[in-house]
Amino acid sequence: MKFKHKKYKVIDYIIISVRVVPVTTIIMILLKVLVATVPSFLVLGSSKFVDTAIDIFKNGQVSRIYEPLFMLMLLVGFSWISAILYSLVKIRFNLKMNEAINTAVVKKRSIIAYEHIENNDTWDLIARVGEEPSEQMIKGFDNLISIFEYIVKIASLMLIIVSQVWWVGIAILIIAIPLFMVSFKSGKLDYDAFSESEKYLRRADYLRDVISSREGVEERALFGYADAIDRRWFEQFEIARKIEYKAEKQNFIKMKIASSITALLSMIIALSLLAPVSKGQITVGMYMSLVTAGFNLVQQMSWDLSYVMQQYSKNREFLKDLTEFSALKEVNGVDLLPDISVLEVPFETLEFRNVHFCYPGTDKKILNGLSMKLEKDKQYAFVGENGAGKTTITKLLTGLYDNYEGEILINGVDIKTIPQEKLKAYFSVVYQDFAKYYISLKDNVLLGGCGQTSDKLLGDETVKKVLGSMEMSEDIEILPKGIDTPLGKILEDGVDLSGGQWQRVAIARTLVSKSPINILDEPTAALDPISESKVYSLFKKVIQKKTTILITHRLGAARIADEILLVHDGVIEERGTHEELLNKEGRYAEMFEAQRSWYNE
Ligand SMILES: Nc1ncnc2c1ncn2[C@@H]1O[C@H](COP(=O)(O)OP(=O)(O)OP(=O)(O)O)[C@@H](O)[C@H]1O
Repeated sequence: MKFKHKKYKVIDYIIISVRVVPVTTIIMILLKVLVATVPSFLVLGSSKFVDTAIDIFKNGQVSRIYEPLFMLMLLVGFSWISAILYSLVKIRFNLKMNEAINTAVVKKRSIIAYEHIENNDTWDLIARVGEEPSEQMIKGFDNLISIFEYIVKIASLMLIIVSQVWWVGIAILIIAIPLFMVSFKSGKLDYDAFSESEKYLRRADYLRDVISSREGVEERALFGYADAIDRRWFEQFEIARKIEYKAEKQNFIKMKIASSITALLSMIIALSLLAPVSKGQITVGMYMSLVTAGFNLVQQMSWDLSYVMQQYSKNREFLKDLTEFSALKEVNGVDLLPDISVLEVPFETLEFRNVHFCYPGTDKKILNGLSMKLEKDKQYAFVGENGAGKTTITKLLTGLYDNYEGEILINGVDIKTIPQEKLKAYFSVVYQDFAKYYISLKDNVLLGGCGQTSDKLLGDETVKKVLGSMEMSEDIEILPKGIDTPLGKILEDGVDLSGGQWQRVAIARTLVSKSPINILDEPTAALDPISESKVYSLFKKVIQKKTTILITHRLGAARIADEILLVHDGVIEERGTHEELLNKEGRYAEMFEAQRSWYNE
């Protein structure tokens, strides 16, 4: 199943359910409708039973009670069996819905354009929808068919009441209308409060992770910031709690007032019905049944129905989110494995032609007419001040953003015309905040070759070879299970690596990839300059036949590149070998001198 880009309406809870589990959904709806008519039959049945009993009292012939008694038992039995049947069918329904809806949401999340991931508002929306999508969908469905059930129940009971004493029916209707409105409004307020508090709860969750995560354990101990973060966590949590409490309190007061009025009025109706009984307009049995039915109606309208109506407003708000979520821009092929068939034509050149770029929703030009051409098998270092746009260049050329002006060409072909799965076959990337996967060392490395390397090549030998080329052979030897050792402390027998080792593993991932262009965006930031240069030299030796884009602030490390490109004010301001740029005595030379002076003093 796939979420269509459309405006979702409440009826879609049923349409989607019918699409996912057609027979089960129809059985559930039929059962609900049938069970909903039982109370009306019970009114008629119990009225007949009471009247027959009174008559037997006066005139004898006890056997006359069997028929109404049998009818009552039949009705009760039917409700009972239907409820069991419904619960059984519901289990299958829930399982199927969980599978279909969660998969559809995960699928959509995986192909959402990167700009939405980096945008706070859309990320909030994605998080909200992604939280418990199938539960929301099931709740919406349950609620909607509960509303049908109540409508059938109330309409049939109302029919009986109106047919006996018409004005009682009208009075009940008049009471119900304002109550409906209160319920609707409360539901909407509830959802708004939930959305608002969710923002604070997300921040609180993040702070909780800071206090409890393994990553921060050393700094936590050293800086002793746990108390301060704890206070902040409490502040965020308190704001969220107060928002929810306020909404709950308001709703509670409104609902209580509304239902007290209703209860009072229903008592008055019960008293008013005494007159038609005394005049012989309705039988005693009918009076008792009507009073019971009236109380039932009030109960359902003041509690049950108002509750489902309140939920209904919440369900509608979820559908608004779902509508926005389904409208989020998708990138076709982004969830597919890299298609290496594109590499049958060997990579030759990568070119930026007069590229201008602002991040969506901003007007600050990050790239301002940037042009450059990179060639195969060469190593390029990109340097420049913080925020100069180095990482942005890599985001554009890997297709994460396509709202730029100008052209980016691979082998002379505009990358906007290259399908995502083919485009990503060109690149292998290690970012500054590269991922640490708490799986085996071997799998950590092999993730870099998904879909790109044949099974035969993805053996233990390949893993050992690439780790060896990153000078990690000795590290492997001391691991209890060699390359099969699980990494990270969260797994049983897991072994944690040092920062530098993790970085080497991340770089090794790129080595099993067949992609002709490697992008290393400051992946060695945690290493000292000497180790960093060493890792890069090793890397350079291993990837002779690949083009490398290395982003670094360490100009010492940049020296290993064939060419250095200095990014400034959204353009390539200087370009050349280390020596050429030093001789130029421009910005690069100035930056290099500034860094060198630190080491010389
Ligand atoms: N998603 C985004 N939305 C808006 N602005 C962004 C976004 N990502 C980055 N920027 C801005 O774009 C500019 C360039 O960022 P970029 O990360 O490319 O710089 P950089 O040269 O790699 O910096 P550094 O050396 O600090 O890593 C910065 O001003 C940054 O704040």
